[in-house]
Amino acid sequence: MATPSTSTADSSAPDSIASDPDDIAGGSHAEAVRVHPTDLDNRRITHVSPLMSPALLRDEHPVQAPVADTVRAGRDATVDILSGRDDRLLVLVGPCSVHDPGAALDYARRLAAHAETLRDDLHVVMRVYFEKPRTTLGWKGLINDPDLDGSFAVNKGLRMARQLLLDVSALGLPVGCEFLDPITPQYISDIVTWGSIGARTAASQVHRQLCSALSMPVGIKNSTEGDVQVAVDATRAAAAGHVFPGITTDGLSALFTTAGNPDCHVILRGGSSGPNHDPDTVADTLARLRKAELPERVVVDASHGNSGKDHVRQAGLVRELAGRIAAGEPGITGLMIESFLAEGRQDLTLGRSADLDYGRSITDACLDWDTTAELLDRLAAGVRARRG
Ligand SMILES: O=C[C@H](O)[C@H](O)COP(=O)(O)O
Ligand SMILES: C=C(OP(=O)(O)O)C(=O)O
Repeated sequence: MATPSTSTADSSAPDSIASDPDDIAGGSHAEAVRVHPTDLDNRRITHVSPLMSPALLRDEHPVQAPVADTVRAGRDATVDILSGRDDRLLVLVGPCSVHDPGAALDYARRLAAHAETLRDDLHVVMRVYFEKPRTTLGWKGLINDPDLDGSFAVNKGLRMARQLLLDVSALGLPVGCEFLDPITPQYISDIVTWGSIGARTAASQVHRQLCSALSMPVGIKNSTEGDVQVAVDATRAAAAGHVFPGITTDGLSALFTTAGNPDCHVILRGGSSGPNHDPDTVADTLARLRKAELPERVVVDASHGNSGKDHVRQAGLVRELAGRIAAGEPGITGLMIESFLAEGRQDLTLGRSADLDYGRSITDACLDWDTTAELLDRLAAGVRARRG
């Protein structure tokens, strides 16, 4: 006879029965133990396919010394700017999304050369965004669908993403990525100098925990409605340590205990309530940060809700901010600009990527290269004037 379970749980539950070998061998519950109902889960999963492990991808695409130097120096400079030890301006600039790695690398070469000429005044980090959070539906980025045709070749997308991060960093140009999927960072985060949490995930505990583990500074956006407090709260949560489940680089589930990330900061991106780049909102955000006992610093996003996704307005805003920086407005440590080779945007028809214009965004509208170079010059002049 089986010894009665000391558990307070229902003794007819399968796991309390399975803990007694006698019961399993000959007891009346033996049939219940062998039951593996197939109709209770996976009911809406239509296909499961293999995903390579992060360790395999890292082994295939290793970080060489010059890339490691770029990442280390890029992170250190970003932290120094955020803390005020470095008086340059952090500039996060590049395409809204990468859909053509060749065009992204072409852009990166121009940006790397121009950034080098402005290095005394600007710390330029290229936006190399592979994961797009959609308001409803749409192409979700190069990792999810690298062939732009709905074939979702994710292993290929991960390879292309990691290779591009290596190629851009090898130019001496540090890269910034948005982290959307909580598993993806294990595949690429060692090459990322600056990370972002987007407006649609700033309130997510999963993403705040993720930030607490990440090795680089992370900018966290206000919500799409324009709520800044959610980004302040996220910055505070990410600065603390957490314990949460994740996957190791070998692809195994594990519990992670984190130390917290002191280098997170708020990004003002505007929202459905209107833009929020004005001096009053910047000052109000600094006051919220002070109240939360967080460093008083913000990055202003010139695109998204601050420009109504209009690249022409984005250029006007960058010019205005260059003037405000020159005048010594406190707290603005960085700027985000969406920019690509060609201006504006174009619609993608899945499976028709051959029809796309070269170097033009397929997500949000971007400034073209020439305008970008002119705006970077203006920002550098603003920083010099602020020093003077
Ligand atoms: O930055 C990119 C987009 O603003 C974001 O991914 C949302 O895009 P959507 O509203 O077109 O889906
Ligand atoms: C998706 C982005 O921004 P947001 O989260 O502000 O919409 C982005 O910067 O690409």
